[in-house]
Amino acid sequence: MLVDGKWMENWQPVQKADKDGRFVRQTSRFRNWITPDGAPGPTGEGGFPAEPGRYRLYVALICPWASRALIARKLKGLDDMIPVAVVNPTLTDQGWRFGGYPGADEDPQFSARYMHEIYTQADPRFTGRATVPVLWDTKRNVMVNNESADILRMFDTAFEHLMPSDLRLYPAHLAAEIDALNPRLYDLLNNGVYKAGFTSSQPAYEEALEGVFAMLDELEERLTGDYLFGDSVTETDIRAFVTLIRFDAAYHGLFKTNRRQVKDYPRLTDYVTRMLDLPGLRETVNMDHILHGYYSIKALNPNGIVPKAPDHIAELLSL
Ligand SMILES: N[C@@H](CCC(=O)N[C@@H](CS)C(=O)NCC(=O)O)C(=O)O
Repeated sequence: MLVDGKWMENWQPVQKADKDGRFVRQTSRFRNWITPDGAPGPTGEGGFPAEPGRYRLYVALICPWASRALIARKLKGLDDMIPVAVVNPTLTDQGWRFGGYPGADEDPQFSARYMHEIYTQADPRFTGRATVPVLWDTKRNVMVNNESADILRMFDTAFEHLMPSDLRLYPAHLAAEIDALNPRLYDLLNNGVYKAGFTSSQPAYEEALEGVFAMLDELEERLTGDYLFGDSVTETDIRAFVTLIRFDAAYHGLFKTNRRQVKDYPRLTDYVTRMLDLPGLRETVNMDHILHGYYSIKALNPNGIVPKAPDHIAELLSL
């Protein structure tokens, strides 16, 4: 991680934990919003009006949080509005790096080698982890936002006047229900798998495992319609999908969330296929990056052997 703008080595095994050994994810620092006219959003400062090509999205295709943003960009038809730079899926001693792997880009703007250089461009004294996704303003050369929950939401509305879309990922009539489910989904499932995977405490692992499967059971129960809130896809579906698509191939083995697989849940299995069939969504899923990325986490897999995708995932994704 960066401390006062300097990269500290040997960061990989050092995951922040609470006093009972539970994995704690860092909170995001850059919280400005792109808006139609550059007015300030719910947090941060204004000055970031929607403009075609102005903002770049830095992502890792292994990363579920970055994938949320990528999927929203796809479903809202923003490909031509928002260019993307993909980092190498293999975590290095200096965090995410550019290039050097099929499907990984060089940094188009600063020729940076590592993602942490983008953070020190934004703040030469930045302290924290150099996470993805990052939304970068190529005009002012500042970081707009590094929180995927915000990015998902701003992509839903900020570019509407430039690229109209019928899809509402956060419709007003569902806002309260979405806001109620999102934090539980995050805590128990999206981040729950990481809590199971990164803890060094047996009780914390078992607690996380309970949560993961309680939420999978709940989602299975809930999915009587096509999507979590009925017949139209929302941001919560995106949040659920990014974990479900990684579950059987990565989390089940590496993070030891191995009581059941998504394929053991009939409705969740159909739901994942339905999500994959949304226009463009399949293009955001790169199972090679996912497998290489997760299994390159040395603290969890010291020998770096990368498993093959399970047969049902290979079939699902036509690998
Ligand atoms: N709150 C952030 C979390 C992003 C995050 O944790 N990204 C991970 C990859 S999945 C990362 O970049 N980790 C690098 C690190 O921890 O050093 C968001 O949702 O945008």
